[in-house]
Amino acid sequence: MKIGILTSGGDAPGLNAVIRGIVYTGIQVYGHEFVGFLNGWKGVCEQTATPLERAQIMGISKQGGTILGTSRTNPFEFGGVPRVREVLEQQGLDALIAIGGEGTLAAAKRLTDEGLPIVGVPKTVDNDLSATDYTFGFDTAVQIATDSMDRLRTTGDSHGRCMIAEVMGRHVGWIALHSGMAAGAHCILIPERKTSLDQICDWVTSARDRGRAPLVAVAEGFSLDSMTDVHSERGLDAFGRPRLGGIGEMLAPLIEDRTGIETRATTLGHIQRGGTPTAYDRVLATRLGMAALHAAIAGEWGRMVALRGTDIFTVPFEDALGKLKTVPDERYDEARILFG
Ligand SMILES: Nc1ncnc2c1ncn2[C@@H]1O[C@H](COP(=O)(O)OP(=O)(O)OP(=O)(O)O)[C@@H](O)[C@H]1O
Ligand SMILES: O=P(O)(O)OC[C@H]1O[C@](O)(CO)[C@@H](O)[C@@H]1O
Ligand SMILES: [Mg+2]
Repeated sequence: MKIGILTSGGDAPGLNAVIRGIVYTGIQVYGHEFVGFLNGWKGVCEQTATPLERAQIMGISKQGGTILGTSRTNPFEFGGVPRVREVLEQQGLDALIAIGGEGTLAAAKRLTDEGLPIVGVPKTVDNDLSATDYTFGFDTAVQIATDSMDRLRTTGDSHGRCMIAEVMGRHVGWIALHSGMAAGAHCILIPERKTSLDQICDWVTSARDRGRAPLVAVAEGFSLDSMTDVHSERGLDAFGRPRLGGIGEMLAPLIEDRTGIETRATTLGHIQRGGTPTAYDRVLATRLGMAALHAAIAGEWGRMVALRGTDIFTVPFEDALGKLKTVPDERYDEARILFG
């Protein structure tokens, strides 16, 4: 077989381990051939492809980013089904493996609905894709956020300040929940639970009264109960969605005014997506890559690989689309016991 690979959407630590898992197994076990398309669907539509052999994938599983590059290009704006079919034929490809988030998989679904041979690998640091327990990149983002919060706590302790750490996650609070719990935050704020400023200040004051420098972990998509929409001051992305970020900076003066505790906010931003993946993410990504290769060999078009417990299965693309995997109430209530 000859198989094409692309990475699309925002990057996530572990993308290179997926590519290595696919190519290594395919060459070593089956003698298959591979090409990588550069910069997501853009590379497919423009037919910028590069051979992927053992030399290209050596030692890459510990590298952050993606050796193939990525973009948010919509294939339906650049020729759609006929163009993708033509490129697959010209490259002599039997299958395409698309590694990406819900947008990438939505595009892949529309293409497979028209008969194109595509399987998917779910990717997002936000961990918000339904149908898979965890996505690779999430563990790394949580580790980076936790390390950062540990650091914020020592400087907060020195100055007796309230420190706010704003983390990614788009419209879900998984990164905030996990890193906040790991770092011992005195309050975790997530999009799934609108909260009042009074409640936040109660937690902050209670931590200070116990002699602690309060740490607030806030997800970028969080809103106060008085807000009608998410905080967005950076315009819209290429797909017309609000760019999130800045809620921590917005909360800092409100908390300081209300509690009298000097407060500083740090937005961690893309640091959470950069650099080397954790061991967990490397292993998960490698296994997902191997499973995607097997799905392609089995002709499981229109399906993506997914983690359930410790096993990997394939599920239809639509299982991952349409509905975000949000933080359940019971998970938040469990963490809430530790606040204040
Ligand atoms: N419903 C759709 N149909 C066809 N193409 C889509 C659809 N949704 C998104 N896309 C295309 O796929 C691209 C990638 O989607 P998106 O930018 O949301 O990244 P993603 O793969 O979801 O990863 P991320 O986790 O970074 O959001 C989009 O820019 C868009 O061009
Ligand atoms: O890389 P960009 O386009 O700035 O997107 C940032 C968004 O992507 C993510 O990192 C992953 O979906 C979100 O957490 C964040 O809101
Ligand atoms: Mg997306």
